[in-house]
Amino acid sequence: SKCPPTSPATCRQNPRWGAANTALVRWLPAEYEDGESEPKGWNPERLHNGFQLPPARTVSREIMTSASKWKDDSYSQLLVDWGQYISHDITLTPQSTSTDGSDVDCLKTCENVHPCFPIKMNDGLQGCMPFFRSTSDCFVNFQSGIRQALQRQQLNAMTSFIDASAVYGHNQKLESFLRDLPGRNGKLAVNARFKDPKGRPYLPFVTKLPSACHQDLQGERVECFSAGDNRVSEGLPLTSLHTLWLREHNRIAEALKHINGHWSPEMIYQETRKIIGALHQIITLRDYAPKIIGPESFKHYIGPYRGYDPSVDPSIANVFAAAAFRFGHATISPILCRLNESFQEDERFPHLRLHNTLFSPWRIVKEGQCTHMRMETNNTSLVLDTLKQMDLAALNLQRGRDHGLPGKILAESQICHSNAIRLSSSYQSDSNHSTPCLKKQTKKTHIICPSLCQQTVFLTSASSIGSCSNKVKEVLVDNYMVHGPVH
Ligand code: HEM
Ligand SMILES: [Ca+2]
Repeated sequence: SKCPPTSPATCRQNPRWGAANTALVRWLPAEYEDGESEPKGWNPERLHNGFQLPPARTVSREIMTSASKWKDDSYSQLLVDWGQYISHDITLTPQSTSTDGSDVDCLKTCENVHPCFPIKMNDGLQGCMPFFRSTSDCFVNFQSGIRQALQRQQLNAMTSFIDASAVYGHNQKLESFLRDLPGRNGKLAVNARFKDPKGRPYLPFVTKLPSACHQDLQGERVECFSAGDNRVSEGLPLTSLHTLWLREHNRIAEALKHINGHWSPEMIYQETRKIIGALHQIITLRDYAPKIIGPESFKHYIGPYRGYDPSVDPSIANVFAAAAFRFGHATISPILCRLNESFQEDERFPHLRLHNTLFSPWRIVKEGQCTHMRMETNNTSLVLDTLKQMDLAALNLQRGRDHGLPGKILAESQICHSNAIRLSSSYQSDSNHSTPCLKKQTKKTHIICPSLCQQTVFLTSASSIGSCSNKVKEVLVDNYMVHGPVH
């Protein structure tokens, strides 16, 4: 195509479409408690469809956990990891940092006071899980008495295109920081202190020290890594993928320089970046997406690439970032397997519980293990780490309310058995351990269900492949249930 997504904004009909720091788009109007900006549940006494909204934590504990645990024989852990990685290429919903003009501390308060919307721990645990509301698109000074004319909207801080923005960053400053400009070789900057045992580079550290990452108490400090996306150090598989792309960029840049001796460093960098961006798209659309929605749905709704269409607004949808693509949270394994070269548990570095892998880049540097992963899925891991107060399912629910995602209760038949969208075979393969939604929906509508079943949102929203069937949108708009009252 003449206009690849990484090319200048002038290619698009509207240059703001899909750009970083633009509003997430709505497919349905928001539903706020006050119609404009307050999330449902802001006033816990308030009735919705005749019921009080259950606290997110209750829904998480009572509905979104189950003891089922299954291994997937067809796919590796990489399927999960790619999901997280690529979600970071296309969405980052910024949160109100600290207090945004008021004097409440969202880390401490248990009250709903802007911008805090804490999650009540009504299950024996004291207090609340901190929650910062997502930044609103246009800042409103609540003290001024000026009423917001429009409904509150949230932002996407990433470029909506699959363009390897998680490798290169989405603004000039970060992009320059990540490049090896002094090297004049078109490469990305690498870690100055550490290399792996085979001499391969790691990502550079962040410059603001000390960083917030956990430390190996016995050793020297290992800071958070930096990359095009600042969530890079969140987990070891995610960091590994970022590392892989850093190395791949530098490998390709070197090869291009070799065959094009006359190219400037800028030319090498840009051409390499184009290739890396294209690889991200290919892996996502050719390898990842069909495994998630199933090859039939992919063929039916997406089909072959027919060229770049500048008239399509590729902006990520709110419902996609805040709900649909979070289906991946139901696929996170509670155990991270660390395998040796023969794909057996590594004797020196045994498997780790998930919470020991978060924000711990020291493990990459000191213990290695960038590559070997396998998949074991257990949807109890939705509740990630109760004691450390990181209940991901509750966060997802609360985020949906924060964003005013409209709720709609759906019957089982409408969602999971819909002809329109089928689960991919991997999710269907074992009837005893089918998806959490299939298991649970007989009792209550399962929140994660629409996400699992309707990942097609992902494709309508994220794809840079141009136009996408309107039918898919219709189905989603008709069927979407995000966090309606559970009863
Ligand atoms: C160990 C693995 C993972 C962890 C610890 C994790 C953690 C998180 C956390 C803490 C958030 C922010 C929640 C909030 O406050 O609203 C989040 C957001 C999100 N996650 Fe994950 N996640 C993981 C894996 C995945 C996977 C596998 C996928 C998809 C396949 C995914 C997709 C998303 C999406 C789309 C968002 C919203 C991003 C945004 O717009 O800001 N995550 N995740
Ligand atoms: Ca992007």
